[in-house]
Amino acid sequence: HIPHYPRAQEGTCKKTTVAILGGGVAGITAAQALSNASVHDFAIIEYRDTLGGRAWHEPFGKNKDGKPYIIEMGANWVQGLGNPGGPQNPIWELAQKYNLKTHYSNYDNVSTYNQHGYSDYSHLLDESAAATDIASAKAGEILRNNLQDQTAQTGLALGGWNPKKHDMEAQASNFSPLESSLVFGMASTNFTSNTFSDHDNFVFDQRGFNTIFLSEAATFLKKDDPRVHLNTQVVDIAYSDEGVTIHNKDGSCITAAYAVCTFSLGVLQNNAWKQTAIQKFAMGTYTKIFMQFNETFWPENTQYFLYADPLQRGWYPIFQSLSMPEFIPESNILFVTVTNELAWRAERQSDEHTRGEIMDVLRKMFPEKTIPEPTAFLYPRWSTEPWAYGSYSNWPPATSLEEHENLRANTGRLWFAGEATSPTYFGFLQGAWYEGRDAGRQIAAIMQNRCVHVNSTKLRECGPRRHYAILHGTSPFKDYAAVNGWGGNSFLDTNPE
Ligand SMILES: Cc1cc2nc3c(=O)[nH]c(=O)nc-3n(C[C@H](O)[C@H](O)[C@H](O)COP(=O)(O)OP(=O)(O)OC[C@H]3O[C@@H](n4cnc5c(N)ncnc54)[C@H](O)[C@@H]3O)c2cc1C
Repeated sequence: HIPHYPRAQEGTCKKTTVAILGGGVAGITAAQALSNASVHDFAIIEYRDTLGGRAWHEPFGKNKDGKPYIIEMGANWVQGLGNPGGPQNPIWELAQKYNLKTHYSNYDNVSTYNQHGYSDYSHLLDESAAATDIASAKAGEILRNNLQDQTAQTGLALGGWNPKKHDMEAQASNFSPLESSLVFGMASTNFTSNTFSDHDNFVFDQRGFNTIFLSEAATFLKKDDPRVHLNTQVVDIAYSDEGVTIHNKDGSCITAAYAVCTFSLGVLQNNAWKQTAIQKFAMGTYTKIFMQFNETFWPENTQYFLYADPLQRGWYPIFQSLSMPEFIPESNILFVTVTNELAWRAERQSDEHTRGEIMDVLRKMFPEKTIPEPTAFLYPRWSTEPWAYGSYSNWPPATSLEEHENLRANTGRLWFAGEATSPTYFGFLQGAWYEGRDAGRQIAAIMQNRCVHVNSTKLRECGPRRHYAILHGTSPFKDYAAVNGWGGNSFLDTNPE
């Protein structure tokens, strides 16, 4: 399946001990772990012109002095901070270390709208939240007793949330993806909000979110470090039990004793490298569409605006204001988020078409206002970006921990790390952070003939990762252990209330 590119002979390839494929958060923590274990001979190969990966920002619009603002195309929240005395989210620790500008994201500060303007259906948000709690308890029961997984939708329905197809305000009040695994979706939410905390902070730092990752990288990489190869696209990876050879689009190649591939699940699905487990998991898309206006015509002290479209669930459903006093006051920036089908649709459309649809919605939400056209308009096309092919991974129903371990397992000397390989924090920056660190540590330990602690647990592991040749329908409770990357307990809640 691999297109033909000019190829160097293997003998002429550059040699390194560990090749780190991708310089996102996982690539950076893999390199840091190797450095900490005194493995300094590594190469980071990165498609883009910067490190940071999906922590990606762009200049947008302009302020009073004509200078652009910085907006986040990708990761935008530190999700789960850390309770006093409890474990701290490593991303929150970095945010504090580098004084990242963030503010508490108050999901209760929401106003609700439909096609006729303001309409208070906030009680539906409370009802849906109550059903989610019941669904979460059901998910725990399924996991503990090795029962069959269900969809998120089934879990919500069993919790009492079963909106009629024509009740669009109710449809808008729960915007979670319904066709995902109940057990693993709930476990992931619980790991982040129970282990760390149920507070999320929104990031609006004008250096960009990735400043914390670039600053951390600068603690062990030199300026213009020759080990970092930017603007280099990997097109082929050949692996065996002896080593790994990487071919790049520009015709260059690298041979390494070991490699860690941190490419997104979307990139893996678009290549022929390791298809068994990869196709089982799903890549979701989360697209933020940014608009700047010459005035803030929406209520100034509201963070979130929910819109219930009369015809289609998920039609430009959540608007967020950056113009609030606590964020970037007077920026007059508003953004709206679409996901999956509606995101893919918007990403296929021209800017003009999408802008027209959004303006139509805003005019319905605020019928009493004369709404001007935006002065700036920008959105990423995550589903077609060749270095990401989507936003972050998701577990469809009927996936098992064993199958996920196969996604995570090394094939020969090629290891995998990144957001998607974390069974506990997939979809989050902390997932990428832990997984990169773990792969770097494990590879260093194997090279140095020693064992190492698995992620945050006290368990020691020696040698390569487990691979399941025979997949069972569900996984017994005892398998939810560090050996399968399950570092911790999704049932513990450190939140005070
Ligand atoms: C829109 C969006 C919103 C999000 N919101 C949040 C949030 O609010 N909070 C949160 O915690 N997480 C959020 N996430 C998830 C978070 O961004 C990711 O979990 C994390 O950044 C993934 O890091 P990674 O290192 O695993 O992968 P990546 O960041 O994708 O790193 C992989 C690197 O590999 C490079 N690469 C890919 N293909 C090739 C190739 N062929 N050759 C060379 N290099 C290649 C890429 O350029 C990239 O730099 C969001 C993600 C998106 C997209």
